[in-house]
Amino acid sequence: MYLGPNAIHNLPAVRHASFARIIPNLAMKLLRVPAMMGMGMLGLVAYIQYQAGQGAAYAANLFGKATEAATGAASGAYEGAGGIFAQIGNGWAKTKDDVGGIKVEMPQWMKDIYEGKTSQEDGGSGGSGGPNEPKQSGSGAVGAGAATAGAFALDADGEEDERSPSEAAQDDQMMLLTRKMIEIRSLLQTIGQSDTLTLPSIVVVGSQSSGKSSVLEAIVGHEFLPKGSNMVTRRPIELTLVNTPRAHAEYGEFPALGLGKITDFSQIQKTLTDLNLAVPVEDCVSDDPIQLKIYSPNVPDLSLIDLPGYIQVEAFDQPTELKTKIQDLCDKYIQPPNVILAISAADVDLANSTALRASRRVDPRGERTIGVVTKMDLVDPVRGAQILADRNYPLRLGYVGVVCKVPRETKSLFSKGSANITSLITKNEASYFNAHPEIYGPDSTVTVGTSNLRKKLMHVLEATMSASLATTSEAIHQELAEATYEFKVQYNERSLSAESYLAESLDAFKHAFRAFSETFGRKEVRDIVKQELDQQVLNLLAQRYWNRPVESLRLADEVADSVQEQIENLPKADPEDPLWHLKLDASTSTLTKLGIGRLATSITAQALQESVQALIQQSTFSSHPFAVQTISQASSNILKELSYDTADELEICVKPYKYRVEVSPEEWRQGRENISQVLASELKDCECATRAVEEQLGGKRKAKDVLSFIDRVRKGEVVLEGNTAAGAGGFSAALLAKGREALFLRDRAAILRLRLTAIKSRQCSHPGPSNSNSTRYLCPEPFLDAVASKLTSTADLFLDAELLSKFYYQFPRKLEAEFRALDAQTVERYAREDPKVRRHLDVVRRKEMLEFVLKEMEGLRELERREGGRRLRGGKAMEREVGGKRKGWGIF
Ligand SMILES: Nc1nc2c(ncn2[C@@H]2O[C@H](COP(=O)(O)OP(=O)(O)OP(=O)(O)O)[C@@H](O)[C@H]2O)c(=O)[nH]1
Repeated sequence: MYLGPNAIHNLPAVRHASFARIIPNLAMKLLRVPAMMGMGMLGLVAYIQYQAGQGAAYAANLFGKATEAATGAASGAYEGAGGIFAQIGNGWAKTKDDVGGIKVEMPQWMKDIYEGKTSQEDGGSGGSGGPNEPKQSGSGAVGAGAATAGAFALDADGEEDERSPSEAAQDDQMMLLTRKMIEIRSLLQTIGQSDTLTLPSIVVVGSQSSGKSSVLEAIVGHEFLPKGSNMVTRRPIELTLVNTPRAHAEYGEFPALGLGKITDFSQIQKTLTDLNLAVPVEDCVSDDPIQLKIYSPNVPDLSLIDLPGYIQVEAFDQPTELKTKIQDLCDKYIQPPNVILAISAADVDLANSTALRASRRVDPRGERTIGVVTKMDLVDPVRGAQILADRNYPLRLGYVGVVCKVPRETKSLFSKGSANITSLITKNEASYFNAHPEIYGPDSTVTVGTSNLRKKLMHVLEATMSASLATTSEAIHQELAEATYEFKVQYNERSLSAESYLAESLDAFKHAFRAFSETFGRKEVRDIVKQELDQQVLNLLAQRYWNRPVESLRLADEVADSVQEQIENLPKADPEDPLWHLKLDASTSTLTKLGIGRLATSITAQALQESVQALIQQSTFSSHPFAVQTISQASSNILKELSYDTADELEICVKPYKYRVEVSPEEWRQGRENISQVLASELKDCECATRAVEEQLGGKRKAKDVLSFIDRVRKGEVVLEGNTAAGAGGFSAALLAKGREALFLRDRAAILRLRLTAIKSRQCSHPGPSNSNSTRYLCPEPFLDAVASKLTSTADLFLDAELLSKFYYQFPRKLEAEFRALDAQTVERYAREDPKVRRHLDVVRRKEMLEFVLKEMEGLRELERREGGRRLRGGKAMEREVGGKRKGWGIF
């Protein structure tokens, strides 16, 4: 239904009340305009005359006796309205008396106003009209009508606000400064939580179920906050609203979680719920804030902090210290310069409002608190207006009454999680306030409506942030000086970024790798392959020639002796004996067919991998698990890839040796020399091991006893009966086992000495006739060593060409590609793994960030100085509009 201001006046009850209402309303309007408070009585009278003509002269007369005016109003035909006006009138009378010389404690902001020190916001938003605006068109009543209508989304004409949420939000974007300052606030947050290094935010406090979430959701236009009876808000939620005028999409982001854009608000709600419920019940609440940014064309630029609701008493299943913990947490946030949004429900006596009590403790003069009274629909309108006009705790930023509940029946029309509910709430609110025009109608002095609240929040935040600019700049200057000093003294002004650190580390590593590649070539491959084959030769000799077994205590002595005899008699053996032919041919064949390709390739690849590992440990990468993993993986992948083909091809190359091997005298000489060294070193190891076992047996003497017992058993001098698992001959099973080990080593050493003597003898000095190489049967060691050398020469040549050179080419390139492909976040994470680098980066970043923020702030302050004037003019223009068509409410 259309309800213009005239229509309201035509209602019978209102008609009777109209004259009585005009006068106190005018008086109140004048008093509500802070800018006007500084003018003298003459000015006031002139203004009243200007505003209301003849009638206003009468009003001015009455204004001198405000109590009378109020009483007159109270006796008006419309009782409810009169009651309110009487109350308001009384409130004013007291204030005026104060000004008139009676000493009354008055908040500083009020004193300032009386002394004519109007704050910047007073000029722009101080109600409709003022002494500076003598030529303002339209009557005060119309202005007031516009203000009240605007409060519940009606035009001055009484038409419903048909602006879309985004248009409304854009209209609300009068203060670009706020946006900039919120950006700076976020930047400062990234520098670190310092009390001085922050710009103010709006902190939402209230008892449980007072309607905090509903208010925030009405501002955002979406249900997104955790709901439930189980104390679901356990952590502060730092909510940054970002107006995106040209975008359609509305979405949220949790910057610290990296979940990306979340367009489904029910998903945001779920994430918030999960994050909150992750706080253990025994901790009750946590002061670790959750940061959430909401981008939408329908939200104003705001920075808000939602806190856990105050509780009166702990429930039986809640920890006893919960109440205090919540209070402490809220106290931490409601400190200056933050603005307090104290939420109280209309159906609870304001005197009992925990939010207002808390705010009064930290803001006794009511200078930075906005009182929000929710659930206005639950109280009688007269009572509602009385609550909003509360004078027990006067607030400079005033009280706003709201109805934020989304009607159940319309709510279901909106699909949960995506649809915007702003207009739903606004319409519901408008229909409620419209239904009580006599209280919330054009002439009302109280401020109501969510859209009004949004606007107020923007203005207040901007003003508070502007006021903090100077002190925050000062703090930043100081922090910057400290950061610059630290940068100079500790880091010698060496700049560093995560990217440059990675690039430097990679360069250094590649450099070290190049140096390594020059030291690890064919010769080194030859050494490691030959060493491996030496071991293989020793094993073959042990298996086929030196195999005197001592495993069993009961071994038939004849067998042992025949083996011993054979090897002892080898130098005198017949080179044509098929036994020795068979032994040597089998040994040679085992050596050439043991898979040289795979063996040589894998031990070379393994050596390369180990070298890379060593290089990593010597590099700056060593303290970065991620880099260690990446580099190791890269090298192992390349080596694996190259090894497949190399091993097969090398196997083909050594194929000829599998059929026939001829050894030249020079090769024989080298083989003889080398195997002598190998045997000598093996003998040394053997003697060393024997000593160690003797020690374990309890010294030489004890060892001798054990060994002689085993010898006697072997020779049959002692016959063992039954199970010897528990020991025999007075020796434990463990001692006997050790004794067998010592015996094996003793026998092996004896054979090694024997063979060394044989190899060094003249008999083994020459390979024999070139067509038969017959010496080889009597001296298999030099021959097998010569074969191993031939295999090694082929392998090192091939591995150098196929494995080493390809690896040296591919590996650095692969690293370059891998590290270049990393995204900025990973590079950052990587660099910060090293505590030293992290500290250096922090200092550099802090310094750069502070410099940037400072520059931005200087720009802002300049803009703010210019804007200040413009806004003043803009404010006046707005007021003129109010007198005409658009709404313009008394924000402060
Ligand atoms: N009638 C009416 N009910 C409201 C209004 N605002 C909120 N409510 C209801 O009041 C109850 C509590 O509202 P919330 O917004 O969840 O209150 P809260 O302070 O966030 O609650 P906690 O998160 O538990 O601390 C809900 O059932 C809302 O629907 C209102 O303006 N009018």
